[in-house]
Amino acid sequence: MTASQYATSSSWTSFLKSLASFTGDISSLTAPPFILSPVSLCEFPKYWAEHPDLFLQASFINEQNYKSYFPEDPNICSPEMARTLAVTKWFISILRSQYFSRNEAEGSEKKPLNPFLGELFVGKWDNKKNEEFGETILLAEQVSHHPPKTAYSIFNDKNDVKLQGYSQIKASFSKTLTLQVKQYGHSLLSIKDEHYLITPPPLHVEGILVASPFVELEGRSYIQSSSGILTVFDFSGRGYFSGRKNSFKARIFKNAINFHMKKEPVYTICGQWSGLSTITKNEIPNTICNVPFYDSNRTLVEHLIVKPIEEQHPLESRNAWKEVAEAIRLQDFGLIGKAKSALENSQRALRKEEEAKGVDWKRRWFIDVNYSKVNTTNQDDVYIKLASMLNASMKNVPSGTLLGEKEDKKVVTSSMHWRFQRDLWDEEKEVVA
Ligand SMILES: CCC(=O)OC[C@H](C)CC[C@H]1O[C@H]2C[C@H]3[C@@H]4CC=C5C[C@@H](O)CC[C@]5(C)[C@H]4CC[C@]3(C)[C@H]2[C@@H]1C
Repeated sequence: MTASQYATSSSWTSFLKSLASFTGDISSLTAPPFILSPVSLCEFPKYWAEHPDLFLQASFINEQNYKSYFPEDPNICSPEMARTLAVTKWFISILRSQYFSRNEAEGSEKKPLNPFLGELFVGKWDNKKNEEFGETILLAEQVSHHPPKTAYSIFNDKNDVKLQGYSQIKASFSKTLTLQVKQYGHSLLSIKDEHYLITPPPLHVEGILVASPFVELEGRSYIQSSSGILTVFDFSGRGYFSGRKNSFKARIFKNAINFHMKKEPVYTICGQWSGLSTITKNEIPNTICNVPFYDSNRTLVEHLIVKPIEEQHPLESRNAWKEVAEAIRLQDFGLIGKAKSALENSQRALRKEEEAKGVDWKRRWFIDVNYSKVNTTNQDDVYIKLASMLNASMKNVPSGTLLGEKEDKKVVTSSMHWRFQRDLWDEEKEVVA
């Protein structure tokens, strides 16, 4: 069937009617089979590292070689700036994976499977073709089911590169049935002893009315480096000032104060995160103007290696969901419902058991840190240090909310953030990557 046939099908029109009573809990919606993805949301952290070379590039940049990494600007000021440019290029490269890959792989944005509490997703990039890369491991764990929260850790020991974070969303429908999505949570990237706080942007899903949904980014993302350098991304899509879909402008400031004081950035990168972007040097000496910076059409993604299902632990995503995924691939509505309720019933039984024993589900590799209890002058904590450099709120507010902004002023008191515990993985006996 074509998208327009889907759009006029009875299943889609009744689905659209059900959106009128949407309460914010996406899992409460029974979408028709053609819009369901056989992939769980617990797998989405893989999208952070599908360009293994760019994920690691900043770790190869040092005092001796930094000028060779950006020949576009012979006057590049420091290795810290070169590493920030490498991290910025990596961030642009993963946006296509994060927000467009279902369109490419499955024809449109799809509704991912709603992970159960404790669901795990592990995999690796073995980088066999590049000796100096070594192995990159991905661990993801569904640390909360109500509301859904996915924590993740992606690490490469050989080059001492680590990314950890967690993701949560709050969604609502506009009158035109566009799904507005606010992202919560953040990522912390460590490259040897340099650290970056990364905040994901808000987004909206258009095209639901015509059964051909796609993501468009909006608002801001920040990448605050411990070197002081700050990258600010502004996203826009068709209908915004640029008129082109998937547009962005990234401004790289010497430090957050220059950004807050509306000073000139050192560089500006702009274009499309799903295509070509160019870089201009604003600071004197202006050596480069609209020089090609990155082209996401040109670089193939590299999918991570996931063990065959028969070798997976029962909590691993593709093993736990295999019957549902198969039913979705068969587009068998009855089978999907049967397989889904089997999994949901076993989860409900587990919750009841825990309640009877007065115990809570034990998280495997992550702990929930309460930052309202942590001494906020403790600059040893990377998150506190970077959030205060950026002047960002540390409360459970939409990602990238700065102190004093509207969302920060709302009565939100908690500052709970999920953190990876490497020793819990090192002591892991049952699950292998
Ligand atoms: C809710 C009504 C419904 O089912 O409509 C079906 C439509 C397919 C649209 C809704 C779904 O669209 C999906 C897009 C998903 C986001 C894509 C990428 C990311 C980045 C990642 O790092 C964190 C997760 C996030 C934000 C996904 C969250 C879930 C989204 C919005 C799916 C929607 C249910």
